Amino acid sequence: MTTPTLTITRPDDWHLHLRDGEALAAVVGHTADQFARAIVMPNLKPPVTTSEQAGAYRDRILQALSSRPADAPAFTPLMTLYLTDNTPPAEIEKAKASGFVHAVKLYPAGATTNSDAGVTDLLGRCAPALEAMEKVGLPLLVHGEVTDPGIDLFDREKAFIDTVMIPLRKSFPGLKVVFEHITTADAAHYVRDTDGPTAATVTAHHLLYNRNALFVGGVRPHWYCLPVLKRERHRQALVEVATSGNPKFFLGTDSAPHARGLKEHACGCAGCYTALHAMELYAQAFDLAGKIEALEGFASFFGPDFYGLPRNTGTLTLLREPMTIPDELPYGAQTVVPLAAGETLPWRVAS
Ligand SMILES: NC(=O)N[C@@H](CC(=O)O)C(=O)O
Ligand SMILES: [Zn+2]
Ligand SMILES: [Zn+2]
Repeated sequence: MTTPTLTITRPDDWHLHLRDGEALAAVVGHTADQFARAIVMPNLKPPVTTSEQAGAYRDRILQALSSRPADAPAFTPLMTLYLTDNTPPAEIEKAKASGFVHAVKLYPAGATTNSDAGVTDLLGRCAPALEAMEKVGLPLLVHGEVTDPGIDLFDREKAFIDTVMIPLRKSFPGLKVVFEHITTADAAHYVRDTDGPTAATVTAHHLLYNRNALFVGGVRPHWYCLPVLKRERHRQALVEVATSGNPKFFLGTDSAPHARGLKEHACGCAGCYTALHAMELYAQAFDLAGKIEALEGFASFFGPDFYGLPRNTGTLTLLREPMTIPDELPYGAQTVVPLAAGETLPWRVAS
């Protein structure tokens, strides 16, 4: 019998952390091996808040890729700005004019990795920037969790819908909004049912795992990310919308590398490293749902359509052959542990 194969239009990753310096050099090739483009998150230290900084970061990314073989497929980083309480409308106009900044990212202050400079009150502080984004057509990408310590960690996404998303949509009906890395049925159904240009990215790990994965046999820090994995009924709702063919839902890995020692730690960092095996993980999730034919729209069409960019012309082929995930990978002077290290996945990307 011949191996089943699936050839799709080359996909893009609409939510990615590439870090900087030697970490960037260690990880960027994994993404470029599978994706033609990626929306690169701006949560560096210090954050990328201006187009000038975004341009310099873009140059460092391209520099880190320059040692790839000449026949390696092309990769284009799509840059983002980190929204602050003080982002001036003029900076939004500059970003749009740059041609390389494609979105602005909202981190509620204190919500996640490197979010200290984030927004304290979106509608109260950022209205001029949001108005400019709506006008020039620059999407707002949101880390959709409230930060109120009085709200249970598992309820923070739902609370964000009620307190931020609904008022935001009302005040800026024309603003493109991407609800990033959704983790709950509440977010899936909110995006599905809401009016206005609203979309969501869904990670492979939130499609494949529920919160039990954090605790099987002991605490497992490599499954810890934000928003944290939720219970099984939420995972099922994510699978349902992601595989439904609804163009509001598209691929964003949220691959977020942290050095092994900072994950396996008394206060471990949030973030799962999935760039190495992103399409393998998504193929498994879609296949398990009996919807492998829906993978191409989710991975390759709906993202560029939402962002108003052309679809890719190249292809990517997946083979139904086992792929064993390595235990760890080089990460500058340290190592990074890929999600599900040591496990074997049923699909692999053809080289
Ligand atoms: N997802 C995560 O758990 N971590 C991300 C930040 C983010 O996307 O919230 C990171 O930068 O490490
Ligand atoms: Zn986030
Ligand atoms: Zn992220």
